[in-house]
Amino acid sequence: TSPAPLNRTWCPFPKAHAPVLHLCLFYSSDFLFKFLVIGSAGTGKSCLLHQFIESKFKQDSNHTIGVEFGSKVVNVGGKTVKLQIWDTAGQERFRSVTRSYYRGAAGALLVYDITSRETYNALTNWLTDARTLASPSIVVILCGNKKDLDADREVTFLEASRFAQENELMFLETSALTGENVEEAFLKCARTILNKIESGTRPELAGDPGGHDTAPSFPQSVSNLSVPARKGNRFPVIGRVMETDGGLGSG
Ligand SMILES: Nc1nc2c(ncn2[C@@H]2O[C@H](COP(=O)(O)OP(=O)(O)OP(=O)(O)O)[C@@H](O)[C@H]2O)c(=O)[nH]1
Repeated sequence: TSPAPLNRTWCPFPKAHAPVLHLCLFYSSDFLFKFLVIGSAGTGKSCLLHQFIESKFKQDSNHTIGVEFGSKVVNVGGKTVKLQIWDTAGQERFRSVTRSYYRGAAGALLVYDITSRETYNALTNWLTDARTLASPSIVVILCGNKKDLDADREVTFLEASRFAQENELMFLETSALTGENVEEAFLKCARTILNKIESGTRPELAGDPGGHDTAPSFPQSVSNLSVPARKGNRFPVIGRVMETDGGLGSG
């Protein structure tokens, strides 16, 4: 079933002030990174995003239809970074739709379920898609989710960390249920992207204006960004982004 559009906003300030404060936060952001959350159906992608944005577990999570969107402003090494996060459906029937959202992503959470070997076995395909469709230099963190279900584990920490090493991925085991390592996963990925941009080793991560996404109400020029938000070089249609910014919605 299609989830109803969610009207949830991450904001540390009173609700009435949220639009203005979000605008201020956006304007004060040093960077804007597009992130993907990818992996097989049922691995907990939506719950991870929800836990990251709302700091609580999403009860009664349904299969994602197409993609859902969330955003959050974080502090990374003293820099303000706005993360635009696209949570993609893991079901095969949505693969062609979700693939159209990959382009221009700077980072990705590649999620499997530690209690399901099947989801682990599918990782190579998801990774190939990310590196082919987003960017060969996309920064990927492997997340072995449902860490709280250790008794039902089918994939060991060691074998997943070897896979991560062989494929040049960062790796964490997470639990969207308890929140363990969830924020760390997003921040670790953002920190690595920032380091690469600042050290000049991956300058291409610092902007891919040619990317696109097909989400309604997200203008092409601002939607797939790992772009430094420079003063005097603002994106032309910030207002439209802000209307849907800071919360979760379907696309
Ligand atoms: N125990 C436990 N259950 C989890 C965790 N994360 C998600 N779940 C459960 O796993 C199921 C699937 O979670 P979703 O977040 O909807 O999975 P998804 O990867 O977004 O699925 P698709 O949208 O179909 O791709 C739900 O029943 C969640 O309650 C976790 O960390 N621990």
